[in-house]
Formats: sequence, C-alpha cells, structure tokens
Amino acid sequence: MAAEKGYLGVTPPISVAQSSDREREITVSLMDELRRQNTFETEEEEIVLGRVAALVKKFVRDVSLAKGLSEAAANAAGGKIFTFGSYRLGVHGPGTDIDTCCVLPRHVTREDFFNVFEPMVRAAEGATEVSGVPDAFVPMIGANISGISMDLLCAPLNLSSIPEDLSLKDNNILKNLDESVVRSVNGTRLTDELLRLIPNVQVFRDALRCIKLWAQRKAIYSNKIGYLGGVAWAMLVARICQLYPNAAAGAIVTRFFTVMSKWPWPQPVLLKQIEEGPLQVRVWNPKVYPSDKAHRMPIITPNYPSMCATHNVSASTHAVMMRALVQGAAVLDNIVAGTSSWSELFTKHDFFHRYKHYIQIIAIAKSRQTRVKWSGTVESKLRHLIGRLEFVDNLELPHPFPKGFDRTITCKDAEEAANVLRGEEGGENVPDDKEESAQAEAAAAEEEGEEGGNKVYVTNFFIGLGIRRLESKDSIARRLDMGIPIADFTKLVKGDNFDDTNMGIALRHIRRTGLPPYVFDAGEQEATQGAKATGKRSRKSLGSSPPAKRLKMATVSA
Ligand SMILES: Nc1ncnc2c1ncn2[C@@H]1O[C@H](COP(=O)(O)OP(=O)(O)OP(=O)(O)O)[C@@H](O)[C@H]1O
Ligand SMILES: [Mg+2]
Repeated sequence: MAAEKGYLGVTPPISVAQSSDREREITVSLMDELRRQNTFETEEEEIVLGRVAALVKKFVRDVSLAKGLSEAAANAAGGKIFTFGSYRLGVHGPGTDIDTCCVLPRHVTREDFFNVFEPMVRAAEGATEVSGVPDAFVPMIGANISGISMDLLCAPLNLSSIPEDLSLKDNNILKNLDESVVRSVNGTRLTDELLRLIPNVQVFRDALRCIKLWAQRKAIYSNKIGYLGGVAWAMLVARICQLYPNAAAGAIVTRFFTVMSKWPWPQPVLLKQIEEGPLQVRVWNPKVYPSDKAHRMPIITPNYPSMCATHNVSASTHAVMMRALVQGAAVLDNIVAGTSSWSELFTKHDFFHRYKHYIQIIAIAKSRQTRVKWSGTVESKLRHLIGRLEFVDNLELPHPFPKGFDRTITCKDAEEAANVLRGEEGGENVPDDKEESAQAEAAAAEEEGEEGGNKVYVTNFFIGLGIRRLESKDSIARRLDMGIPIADFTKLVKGDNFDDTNMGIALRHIRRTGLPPYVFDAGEQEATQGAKATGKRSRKSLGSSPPAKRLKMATVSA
C-alpha cells in the first residue's frame, strides 16, 4: 500500500521536511529528560518471556498427549506466544504489565488453559499472584513471574498445529473463531499493524514514551474511566508520525500538541482506510450505527475488524483532555522557544487542588481477592455515573480521577467490620501492605475462618465537581442535586453478582479540605493552602444511608 501511494496513512503527509537543528536539539534534551524520569524497562523481561514460551509448548504437548495424540503429533502441535501492547511497541516502562497472547492449536481449549495451564503457571519458579479470570470479556490469567507482571490471554486457532513462524496477519485466520478468541488475537494484530503503518519506528517510540508519561502525569490515562488508554495514545502519535514522516521525535511531540489540540472531533483519527473482511462482525461505521456516531473522539484501530478504541470518552473526559492538550501546546511553544524545559511538560496534575467539592466512591470488600473483582466492576461503571452527572443542573464538569486508591481498614472487631462493609465509617484506614500477598491472605483467612476477619479492603475513587459560576444568591437555585445519578449508579453497580455479605459501596461528598492524605504525594498536601488531613468534619455520606437521607445529603450547596 505504501509503495503504491508513496506514503502511509489516509492522506498525504503535511510535511516531508527533515527536522530543523532546533528540533533535533530538543529531541536530545527530551531523551535526557525521559531517562531522568526513569521510563525505560529492564532486561529481565526477555528471560521470563522465554520461560513462558517454553511453558506454553509443554502445556500444548501435555494436553495433546492426554487427548490421545501420538508422541510425534504432540511434539508437532507447537504453541506460541505473541507479546502485544506497550511491550511489543517497545515503550514498556517499569511496572507495566506485559500483554501476552498464547496461541494454541484447536484441540487445546480455553478450559484446558484454565484447568491445566493456570496450575502450571502457579507452579512455575518465581510465580506469585497467579489468578485466572475465565469469564472476563477477554479471558486471561494474570500472573507475576520473578517480579514481572503479565496478562496471559488464550487463543485456540482453527489449526491442528501452531508452527514457530506462524503469523496472525491474514484476516482469514479469524474465520469460525469464538468472539472472545477474535478479541484475544486482535490485540496482537493491532499492535503489529500499527508498527507496519509507521514510517520510522524509533522516532515513534521516543515520541510515544513522552506522550504516555505526559498523559499519566496529567491524570488523563485510562480507557476504563473514559480517557485514552495506552493503545489510543499510541494511535494518535502514529498518525502524527504519518503526517510528518521525516521529523525527529521532539518535532513529532510538538506537532502532536498543535495538531491534536485543534483536531476537528468527531472526525475520526484513522491510520488507514477501514477494511471489509470475512466475518459477520461489526466494523466501525458512524453512517450505519448510531452508537458509533455518538463517539466524541473516535480513534479507530487499523486492523480488521476495525473498532473505536475510545468509546468510553464522555463530554467531560473529552473536555478535560482537550484542556490538557491546549496547555501542552503552550508548554511546547515555550520549549521550542527555549524559555522552558521538558520537565515543565511532565509536572504533576492539580486534580486534588483544583476543586472545592469532590465525590468519593468507595468500593468495599471483605477480602483482597473480592476487592480485585469488585473494585474493577465499580471502576468500569464509573463512566455511567459521569454520564449521568453531566445532566445535573449547575454542575459544569464532573471530572473523574483515572485511578483508584487501595486501602486496608483494620477494625476492632467483626461487628465494626460489618458496619464498614455497609458503608459506615470506622476502623483504622491504613495503606495496603504490599508484602502480604493475596495467597498468604487467603491461607490466613481459611485458618481463621473468613467470618472472623476484622479487616476490610477498599478502593477509593474520586470525581472533582466543577461547579458553574452562579450569579444567583438564592440557595435553591444554587443547589447541586446529585441524588438521582447516585441512586442510579448504586443500582447499576449492584446489578450483577452483588453479594452484600462480602461487598459494599458508599458515596460521599467531600470538600477539598477534607480529602484524605493518601491522595497526595509526600510534602504535596502541606504545600496546599488550607488543606487539613482530618477529613471527618466535612465528609457527608451519600450512598450508605437510607434512601431519603441519601437524597438529601446528595445535595451540595454550590
Ligand atoms: N480500547 C481498546 N480498543 C481496542 N483495543 C484495545 C483497547 N484497549 C486495549 N486494547 C488492546 O489491548 C492491548 C493492550 O492494552 P493496554 O491498555 O495494556 O495498552 P498498552 O499499549 O499495553 O499500554 P500500557 O502501557 O498502559 O499497558 C492494546 O495494544 C490493544 O491491542
Ligand atoms: Mg499493556
């Protein structure tokens, strides 16, 4: 395709010029700054991946033999791992998961993956925190092996054996596959296609590292909450690389901010023309599907079947991201002019200083394991709360923070623990003890009997409330009534698999001065004028009290 047109992408480049001396200069200083910010990974990963690849082959062989295949056929059955996501793109940093897809021959099933492979991973040297999620949208095993955390996906293909040189590029490979398998292999297919559509991979990597770090520092990195996730940021940077194929990384970053802060959304960002293909599946098309037309910031995956990687973006998160892009563009102007340095681009967000009022959403669980799932559910539904809050009178911007804060609450007895689970305050709120692994905890709980536990595990999410400036002094007109959105949200999260003996949900209105100290970095809170760590005085319960009270309490005076 590139050869025919002479360029990559859906339009010709804006400029094929080489970067100027100044752009090269700022590229050098950008790389220095990224190294200072410690965004590069270590070498350990390759070794661990080699071990996982060998384990997958052994697993395929064992299952093949157990299913009656001959020794020769079992040996030939193969099995292969494909890394994808940020590791495969070459922009993986310390502490991020390695996304890995285990491709299997057809006779090795998803059940085998969880019944046979999962225990093999658990028994592997250095393996901790191995937990399978067979019924997830994309079924997977989460594992930490020798300190490297991985998401292992499972993809049995329609092939009797998986040779070492197998490629997933051909769309026909998707024929007659289960939808969840299509999703699993499409992670790899997307990353590989992305790399094929970029004129200069090293420039892309350097620029993307910069943009990812910036987005994390500005608290606008999370697909689940309605910002962009890793792959969506990667596609935006890839598009800029296509538009300026000969530019150095520093210049790509500059263009990224100028182009993206002015992008005429909802015009989609495409890396190539959308392809038709052999499956009866939906390909993104706003002319046909009203839900696709509703996407505010569509960034479309290039591989078949193309989809929108940003369908969680709401009016609010869109506004927050645009504000950050415009500010970023201004900082870049100064960097290019030499009046500012790169570190200025990576300064921390001001989310916990910015608003007078916040909502705190607390996912409460009786065990650490329950919390993993429950806080995941609450997190994935938060965007619905944001969507409903967008319609509240006087509320200009419900601004979600992209990450939850995990805490352990130690109670004096089981009764107090039960109260905390119901959303009432109490117990001593302490940081999670990272040393105490989920498995050790499960073993201890079994010994004591779950019931006797006096610890409760919570994840706290925050939404900042940007309130419209009001002329009126009339207290009725100045009310912010969030009762209905909050009641709807509570109902929604309790919708599936809610078990009130092990889980709870509470929502509170909290003032800036009452924010808990753990949302701040060391020294940060003291620097904030008027911030106090006490908290209790100004907290009001929104979701844990009886409905009538909840409605009343949900009204904040603006
Ligand atoms: N919203 C999405 N739409 C389409 N594919 C997605 C989406 N989110 C994730 N994926 C697939 O899963 C892969 C891994 O996703 P992930 O969110 O871990 O991104 P990443 O690029 O690895 O960034 P990070 O450094 O944050 O892990 C992506 O490369 C992509 O193939
Ligand atoms: Mg990843």
